[in-house]
Amino acid sequence: MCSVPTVKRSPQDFVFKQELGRGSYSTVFKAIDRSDSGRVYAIKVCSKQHIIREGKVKYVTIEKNTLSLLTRARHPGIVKLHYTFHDEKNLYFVLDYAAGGELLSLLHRMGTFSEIWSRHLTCQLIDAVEFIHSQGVIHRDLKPENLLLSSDGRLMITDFGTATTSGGSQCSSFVGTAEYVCPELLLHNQCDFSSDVWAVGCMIYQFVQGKPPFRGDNELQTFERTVALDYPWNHPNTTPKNINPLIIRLTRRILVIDPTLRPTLSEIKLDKWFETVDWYNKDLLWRGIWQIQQPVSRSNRQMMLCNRQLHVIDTPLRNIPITKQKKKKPAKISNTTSSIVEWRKRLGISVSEPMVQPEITSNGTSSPAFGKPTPSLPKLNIRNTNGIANGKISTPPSSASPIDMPDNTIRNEILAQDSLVLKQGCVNIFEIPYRLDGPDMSLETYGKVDNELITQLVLRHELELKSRAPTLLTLFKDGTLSYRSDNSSKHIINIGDHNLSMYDFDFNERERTGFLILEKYKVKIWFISIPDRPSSTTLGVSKNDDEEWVACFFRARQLMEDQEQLNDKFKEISIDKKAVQTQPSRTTDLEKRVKPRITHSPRVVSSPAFGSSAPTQRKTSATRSPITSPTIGHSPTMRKYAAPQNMVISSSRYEVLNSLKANTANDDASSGASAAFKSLQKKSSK
Ligand SMILES: Nc1ncnc2c1ncn2[C@@H]1O[C@H](COP(=O)(O)OP(=O)(O)OP(=O)(O)O)[C@@H](O)[C@H]1O
Repeated sequence: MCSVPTVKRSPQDFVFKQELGRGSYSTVFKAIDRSDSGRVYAIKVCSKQHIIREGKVKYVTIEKNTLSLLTRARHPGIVKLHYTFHDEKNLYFVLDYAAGGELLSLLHRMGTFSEIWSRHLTCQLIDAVEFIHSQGVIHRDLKPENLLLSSDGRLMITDFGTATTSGGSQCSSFVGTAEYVCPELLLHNQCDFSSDVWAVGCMIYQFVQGKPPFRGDNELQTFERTVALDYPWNHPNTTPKNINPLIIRLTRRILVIDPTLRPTLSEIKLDKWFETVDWYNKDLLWRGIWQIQQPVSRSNRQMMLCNRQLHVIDTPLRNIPITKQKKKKPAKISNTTSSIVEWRKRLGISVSEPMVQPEITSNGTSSPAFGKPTPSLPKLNIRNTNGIANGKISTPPSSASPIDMPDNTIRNEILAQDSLVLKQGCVNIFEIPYRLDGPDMSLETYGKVDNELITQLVLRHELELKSRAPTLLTLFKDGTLSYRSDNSSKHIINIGDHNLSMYDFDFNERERTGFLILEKYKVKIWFISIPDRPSSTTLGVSKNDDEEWVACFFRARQLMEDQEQLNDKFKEISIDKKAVQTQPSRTTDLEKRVKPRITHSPRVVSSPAFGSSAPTQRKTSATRSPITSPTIGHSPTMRKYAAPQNMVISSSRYEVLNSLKANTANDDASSGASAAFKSLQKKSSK
């Protein structure tokens, strides 16, 4: 096997950004090369100790060798291994960064792919697998989790840890994932190139149906179903009417027990479903899915936009805890259960714990909400049907659903809440056009995020930005982000806007370093940084000062998504009013998350960020940004929002950097990764 270049690199050559994911023997981080004009990579970090302890040396070695081999031949559908290096503790694989995340996440979000996307992705899959096979390699663990997407939605195969070059061999051990494992492996312990073809068949099914064909309650049952070819399309009565019969026919051709009867990839390419595909036109074939038009429902469109454009901290959407679709078990509906109880069950709201309105205090006394008997309607903020971006509340037409709409009082309260300030703080802010020569809005570039350009812009404007006078940045609960300019409030963007991208250039609010960059439609960029020194400016109050901006953005986003989800549920399910009214009131966990505690009193807010130890009285409406009366207190529930697990980007990054710093005193990267692999192999064989 050939080897990838052994470059004298060390972890310090990279800025480690957020964790992209974890495998059984590695953690993958996004990383920016300090020396190579900020090129972005995914670095797979494997702890040597862990690899040895868990007996994974073999897999790491296979992965490195296979990737080296495939990288040399270059193919757009394979994650490229640029080089490897190591230090005392870890091995590092420097890989292409797949900014679009896992295909499986996208599938989960969208439910199913349209036929157009399914075919396009299948074509890329076939082309890439054919290439892998042409190099004598069988992947053996093809599944949607191992298909990543580039920023423009091009498929990239990864995870070669179980690959083999010994075609037609006996498999000494079980490899693969239960739902995609081929029958010949289960029955005869055999696998060859056609085993990957089986997995391709499973994935075609999954693209259009949303789940793999063979799935049991446990692995054993999955295996039983696999060897019995027991999947819905193989039952005459369960063949769906809404799926193109060509797809069903092709899948049936592929999913056969005898591998010798299974079509080869070149035979599959001739199938009628691919009649219109020009397999030789690689440019067309390797267009990202974002460039492929497809008829989509409104909700799918939202998902597409999210995945394409919301690069928070320059990462794919899957890293952002919004509308993460958890698989819900079908709820058991008891006859005696009222629809509201059922609805709550579906939302994961405790049914034994009745709900109350969040407490509204006025003059320090607790009162029933809005001065009238509390209806037990779940406290929802109803988002208007046009989306959250404009921040207005509209009443759905009364004929739209059988739902009892909140009454005026509640609606007013909702409106009031939308102007709540989530965070205010003193920042330097600088707005520039994305491209100085005008925006590039062609369809081709629309879906791409130009990391290099953004890096250049940061470097070019760094001094300019730092020399700007601090200004007050305000984030409202409806997601509106605005700052003060010439005594007026200037709207930047709505955090819930699906066209928003967010980049973090080592933004560290506590240390007052780095940049946070917001970008929309590639037209404008807003650079945000924290002033070098705490300012004594009297710009205004600082709210939620202990919450970092990034976390607050995410919290805002999460709030809106929660509301959106609740609203969707609200629309879906008819509420039994009687049942609602008989429910006594108490706040549930979910409500607390959606609706933080509200106080009406004009609050005194301390502003340590401005160097003032004394509490500062809130300014009058003439001088402060447009805040209406209620403000959000620092309730413990808000902390939950402050750091959703996969958003704690800085802390994980700094942990890594610190641990790397601590461990690299005796760094010996110079001897190269190959030597490290060898010595590891020796150690593990002892
Ligand atoms: N090149 C990449 N770009 C972006 N994300 C990646 C990249 N490589 C891996 N990831 C993310 O990191 C996760 C872990 O990847 P890794 O290759 O370590 O493990 P795995 O293949 O998922 O699992 P296992 O080690 O058990 O086979 C992946 O699931 C993926 O989400």
